[in-house]
Amino acid sequence: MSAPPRVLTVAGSDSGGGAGIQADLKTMLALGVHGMSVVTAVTAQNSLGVQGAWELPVEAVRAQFRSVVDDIGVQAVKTGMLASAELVEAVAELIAATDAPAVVDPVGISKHGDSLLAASALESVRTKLLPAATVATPNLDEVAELAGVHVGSESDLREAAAAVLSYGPRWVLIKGGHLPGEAVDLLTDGSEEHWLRAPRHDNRHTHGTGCTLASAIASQLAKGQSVPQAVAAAKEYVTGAIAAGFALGGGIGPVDHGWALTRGTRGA
Ligand SMILES: Nc1ncnc2c1ncn2[C@@H]1O[C@H](COP(=O)(O)OP(=O)(O)O)[C@@H](O)[C@H]1O
Ligand SMILES: Cc1ncc(COP(=O)(O)OP(=O)(O)O)c(N)n1
Repeated sequence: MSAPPRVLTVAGSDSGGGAGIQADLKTMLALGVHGMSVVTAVTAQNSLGVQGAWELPVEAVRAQFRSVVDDIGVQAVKTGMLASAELVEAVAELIAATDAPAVVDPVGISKHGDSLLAASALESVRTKLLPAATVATPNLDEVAELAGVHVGSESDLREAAAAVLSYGPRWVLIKGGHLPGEAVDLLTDGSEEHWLRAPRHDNRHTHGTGCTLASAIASQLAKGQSVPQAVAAAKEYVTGAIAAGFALGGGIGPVDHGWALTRGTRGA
C-alpha cells in the first residue's frame, strides 16, 4: 500500500486540544494525510485562555525538524506559534532550505488576547519568515501588527494583501473572519485574486479557526493541489468545522475538526 502525503506542522501545543499542534494533527487526519509535528512551545491553555507558555530551545526545534525531514520527508509544511525571534529565525531558515511548500500562519495573539509571539519577533517575521512562505495566512490583528494596515471593512482587504505581499510570500490569504457579516477572505499573489466567501456561523465555539485553516491548506497542497484549489478546499473544511464547533469548559469551545468524519454521530 502506498504511503499517504506527509505534512509537517511546526507550532505550539494547546493543552485544550482546539488550536496549535493538536488542531493541526486532527485536521491532517480528517483530510487524509499523514501529520507530523515539531513542537516549538508548550502552552497551558483551555476554553478560558492561556494560563502559561514555555518555549523549547532552538536546538530541540531544529532536531525535531531534521528528524522528520531527513528520514520521512514532507510534501508540505505549516508553521504556527513560534514564540520568539530566535525560533522565528531558525524555523524560517529550515523551511527556506526545504523544497516543500510552506504555509505560514503568523500567529500573534490568541482569541482571548493572550500573546503567543514576543513583540521583539515581529521584525524577524517580516524579514525572514514571510519571504520563505508559499502562502501566508494572517488574520486582521496580525495584518495590523505586521504591516500597519487596519482593516475595517471588506474594501480594505486589497490594501492589506498588498502590504503583506511586499514582505515576500508567494501568496497571501487575508482572513476576514473578524469582520462582521459574511466570512470573506482574499487570496492573491499580486496578479490573480480569489475571493472566498462563506456564511457566518453564529457559533461562539470557534477556538482554533486559524490553525485549522492553515493546516488544511498545507494538507491539500501536499496532495498536489494548486494554491487556489487548496485554499478553496480548506475554506470549505474550516467552514464545516466552525458550523459544528461545540461547547467545552466554561469559555470558547473548539471547532470540530472531525465534522466530516463523524457527521451526525457525535454523542451517539
Ligand atoms: N463565525 C464564522 N463563520 C464562518 N467562518 C468564519 C467565522 N469566523 C471565522 N471564519 C473563517 O475562519 C477562517 C479563519 O479566520 P479567523 O478566525 O479570522 O482566523 P484566526 O483564528 O487566525 O483569527 C477564515 O476563513 C474566516 O473567514
Ligand atoms: C498553541 C497555540 N497556537 C496557536 C493559537 C492560535 O490559534 P487560532 O487558530 O488562531 O485560534 P484562536 O486561539 O484565535 O481561537 C493558539 N491559541 N494556541
